[in-house]
Parts: sequence; C-alpha cells; structure tokens
Amino acid sequence: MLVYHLPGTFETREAHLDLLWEAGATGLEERAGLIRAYFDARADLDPEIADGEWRDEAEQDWQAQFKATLRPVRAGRVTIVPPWLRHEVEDEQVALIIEPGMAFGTGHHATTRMAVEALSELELSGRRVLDVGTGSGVLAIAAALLGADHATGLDIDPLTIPIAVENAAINGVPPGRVAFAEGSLGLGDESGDVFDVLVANLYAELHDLLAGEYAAALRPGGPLILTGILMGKLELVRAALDREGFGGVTVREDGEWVLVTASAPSQ
Ligand SMILES: C[S@@+](CC[C@H](N)C(=O)[O-])C[C@H]1O[C@@H](n2cnc3c(N)ncnc32)[C@H](O)[C@@H]1O
Repeated sequence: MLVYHLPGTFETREAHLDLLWEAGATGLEERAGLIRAYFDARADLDPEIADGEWRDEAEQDWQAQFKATLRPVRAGRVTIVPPWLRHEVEDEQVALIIEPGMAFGTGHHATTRMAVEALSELELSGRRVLDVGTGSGVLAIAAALLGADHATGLDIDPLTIPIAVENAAINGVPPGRVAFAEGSLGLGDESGDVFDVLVANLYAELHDLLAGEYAAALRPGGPLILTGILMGKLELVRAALDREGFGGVTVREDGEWVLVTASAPSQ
C-alpha cells in the first residue's frame, strides 16, 4: 500500500486535496492534521505538495487499523456497512454492504453519503441510472437496492470494476440489474444510451468538462446528482449547469463538501 503523507493546515488543505486527486490519488483520508493519499504508484507531484513523505505501508496493518474504525453510515433510507456490521442495520433501513477495499466508496466520505442520500430521495422504480466514477460501485448498487430497474457504473480505473462487481454480488443484486464497465462519458465512444437519473462523484473541474455529456446522457428533465465538489468550486459547477441548460439547481453541504442536484434540459 503506497501512501503519501502530507502535513496540512486548514488554509492549504483544500488546494492540496485537489492537487493530490489530480496527481492520481485513488483515495484520500485525513487523520490528526495529516492527509494520507493512497496511490497505485509513485506520482510526480506539484511542487506545492512535494514536501510530504512516501511510505510503503504493510497492507495488512493498514487494513486491520482501517477496518477497526468503520461504523455503519446512515444516508437517507440506506445504511452503508461492511459485511461484519450487517446485523447493526435497523429493519426499516436498506442495508448496503460494501467490502472496504482499494476502491473509493466505503460510504465514509461525506460525498458518498450525500449522494446515497440524494438517490434515496428519488422514486427509482422503473428507472435506469448511470453512475459516472463508480469506484466501489456504491452508488450504482444503492440505486439498484432502492428499486432502479437497472444501474450502470463507469470508471476510468479498470481496477475498480471487479471490486464493484463483487460488491453487487455481496448485496444480492443480480447481474441483469447492474453493470460495470471501464470507461467514462466524453471519450467519444458513448453508446448513445439515455438514462433517467445520472449521479457522479468526481470533482468540480470534471463536472465542468462533462456537463454537456451529462445533458446528452439524461432524458429531458431527468435528475442529475453531482458531488465531489469543494465549496470553493461550487460556482464553477453552477456556471457549467447553467451553460448546458440544467434547471432547478439545489445545493447541500457537509463540511467543506457540496452536493448539487439539477434537472436536465427539457430537450
Ligand atoms: C471520488 S471516487 C467516487 C467513488 C464512488 N462513486 C463514491 O461515490 O464513493 C471517484 C471515482 O471516479 C473515477 N474517475 C475519475 N475520473 C473519471 C472520469 N473522467 N470518468 C469516470 N470515472 C472517473 C476514479 O477512478 C474513482 O474511482
């Protein structure tokens, strides 16, 4: 497990988190004033964040420590749990079991939690859902468990796909109701499929780039749920949605993170 340790201050952390994502971090955690960024391989880092320390941590130690800290996460009608905490989910809640692994999306990040909550507020039965940047598959699986007819999860990182497939199986979601594939919108190989709901936990600059693709991939008036947005970047996303004709924008916050919902242009 290759971990980059970067001491942070409140003033710099937002910019530093951005730079770490841009450098290819597969996950970020913050503990006691330290940013821990997980990488598959050493990356060239912007000089502004180059004073941290690379550590090759024993995966078992890291996993044992990490697993011990996990608690059930309530997100609207859904409670996200690792398999060994399944019994802690209350009867009226939908249990979403995620095996904590290498892919982002255990439910413990505010953005994942807000996205599951936003999905749980929609009527999904009979709907087809697209999840862009699926990671662990958590949002696509949540959509299927909440009654969507079908959910598709896309990720540019091929390592996430078998993890998402495994998580869908753990949750008993049949392959006919969920599909995961390496890919994204905006790569020029879109199938032209149109979805009823689109959810994406990426980052603000990508939402800006992909906003036109979101409009094309959604049925007119279809709900769009975007997160991974730092508060300081909200206006970039708002402007992109405005540019592409999205309406009914709502914003919710959790700490420094923001989730935006909107409705696709009417045609
Ligand atoms: C912040 S994680 C979100 C994971 C999960 N959906 C969640 O909400 O917890 C972002 C994921 O998007 C993927 N990703 C990054 N850029 C992407 C792009 N342009 N298209 C599709 N996936 C992308 C990353 O590999 C990563 O798995």
